[in-house]
Amino acid sequence: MALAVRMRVPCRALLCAGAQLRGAALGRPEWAAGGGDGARRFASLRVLVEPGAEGRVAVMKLKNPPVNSLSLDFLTEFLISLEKLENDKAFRGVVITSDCPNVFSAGLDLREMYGRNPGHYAEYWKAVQELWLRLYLSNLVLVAAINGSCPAGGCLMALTSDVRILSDSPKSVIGLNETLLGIVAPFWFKDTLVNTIGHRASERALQLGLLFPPAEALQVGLVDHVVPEDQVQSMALSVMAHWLAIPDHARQLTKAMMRKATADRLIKQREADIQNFVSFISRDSIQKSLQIYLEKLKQKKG
Ligand SMILES: CCCCCCCCCCC/C=C/C(=O)SCCNC(=O)CCNC(=O)[C@H](O)C(C)(C)COP(=O)(O)OP(=O)(O)OC[C@H]1O[C@@H](n2cnc3c(N)ncnc32)[C@H](O)[C@@H]1OP(=O)(O)O
Repeated sequence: MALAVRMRVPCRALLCAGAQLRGAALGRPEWAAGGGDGARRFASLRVLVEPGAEGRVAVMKLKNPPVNSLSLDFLTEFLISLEKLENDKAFRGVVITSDCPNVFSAGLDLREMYGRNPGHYAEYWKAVQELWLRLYLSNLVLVAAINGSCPAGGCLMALTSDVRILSDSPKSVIGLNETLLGIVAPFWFKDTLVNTIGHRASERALQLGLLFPPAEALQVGLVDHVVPEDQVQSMALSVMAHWLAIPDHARQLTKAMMRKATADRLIKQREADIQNFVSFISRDSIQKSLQIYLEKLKQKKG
């Protein structure tokens, strides 16, 4: 318990308070409770939270169409939902999945990193850091049910989970592809990957910006299971049951023991990391790369 308190992420309350203010300022309702068990089922515009069959598990569905890009609004809503679940002792595990067909998450929202001002970049990056810290250090069992494409920030999000299940579909590629955009994965993205697949495989994957198809993702250890698309959710719940068979306190302390040093590296230099991001992303050459990449994405359609 003492460890759990020590590990609380600084500024979380401030970020969430800010998010609520921003939501209120936009004049939309923050939360809509629904169903007979309204206290446990809640939704924001972009994140749907449903209790799983047994009640101890919640299913968080990302619904920021078309591609679940991690916009600032999405991140703030996601963080509020996660905090609600962390604070509700009834929940011990969360399955994170996508409500958008064929895409788990397209990663960071490129529109938040292109053509904005330094203040916006700083606010956005703080929210991205917060997402990673809150997920990586979560006391809950997190299972990522990856039912579609999962590049860059989407992959980072999945990597924070305790287990990853990937759908066996040609669209379900996963990896940190930042270099393909002409940008660089920050050290804490890299650390999370190294902790999962090891140093050599990470070096290759990061430099080449590899997006692994299912069989290769399984082979390199980026995901733990590959199953047909219609079995992703049931597999996630079955794996969850296995993890929930372990006493929480022992599992949580073990998870903290494995992850705390990695998280502390960022916690100790959060502000410097924000400044690095702002100056990197503001460079003309980086803005140009992002512009070209965004144009390529648009041209893909035509
Ligand atoms: C010195 C060191 C200092 C380090 C400092 C830090 C440096 C910065 C680090 C930043 C780390 C970045 C992490 C990221 O996550 S960047 C985002 C990477 N994401 C991608 O590359 C994915 C791009 N998207 C796709 O490949 C496809 O969209 C996808 C396969 C996901 C889905 O394909 P589909 O065909 O279904 O959909 P479309 O491509 O037609 O897309 C639909 C619309 O959505 C827009 N879109 C797609 N992805 C994004 C995105 N990530 N952000 C914003 N918008 C996105 C796309 O343009 C389409 O829009 P329109 O309908 O308007 O055309």
